[in-house]
Amino acid sequence: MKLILASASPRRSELLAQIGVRFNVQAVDIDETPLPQEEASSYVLRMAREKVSACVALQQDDSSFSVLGADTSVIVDGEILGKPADFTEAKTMLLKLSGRVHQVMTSVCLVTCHSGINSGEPEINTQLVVTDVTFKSLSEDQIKAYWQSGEPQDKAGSYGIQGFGAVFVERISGSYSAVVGLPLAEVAEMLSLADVMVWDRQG
Ligand SMILES: Cc1cn([C@H]2C[C@H](O)[C@@H](COP(=O)(O)OP(=O)(O)OP(=O)(O)O)O2)c(=O)[nH]c1=O
Repeated sequence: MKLILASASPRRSELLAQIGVRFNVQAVDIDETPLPQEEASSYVLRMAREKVSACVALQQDDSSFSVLGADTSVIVDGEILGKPADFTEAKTMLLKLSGRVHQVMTSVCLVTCHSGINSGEPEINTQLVVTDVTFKSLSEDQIKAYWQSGEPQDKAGSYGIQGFGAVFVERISGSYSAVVGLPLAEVAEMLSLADVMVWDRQG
């Protein structure tokens, strides 16, 4: 089955390639503003679904295909932290995370559209993976230096566990790959069910 990754995130492409999946990338741009009073888990699931729907709508191919999309948000005290707009926002986020546990929620949505006379309705599979991350206490100087490294700018919660941000992380409980952007164990299962080849199912 042909796979399209509906994502502009270089991390998501790298993670998917890591498990031997072949795919094309077609990023979409959607409004990522949470609805008033929207629960974090509902928001994260809605984002993944909307990224996939927008990408499915762009397809003009007659053959069957699957589209994979995901969303990662950092949650602290029920508040959804997305990507920071500027240094002030990043500093506010990182001070909220300093010295405590927060959740990283990553949702994944896979939609498979079949072609031909027996095509039927698209198959939709959605999952949410929640990981607890414990940060050590951060100083304002550290936060400033971290911002200047350029790493926080395009990342939910203003940090990257896979980069310099690793020095802030004392402990994680859950899925490391989900924190980086794609929960690989869950994604591999979803892809196999949709007949997309993953390295451990070949041959
Ligand atoms: C917490 C954390 C997030 N991130 C990244 C993963 C996501 O790319 C980003 C969260 O923003 P998302 O909106 O989930 O993704 P994106 O805008 O980068 O890409 P797209 O919507 O096109 O798929 O933060 C890390 O790389 N490392 C981390 O430790």
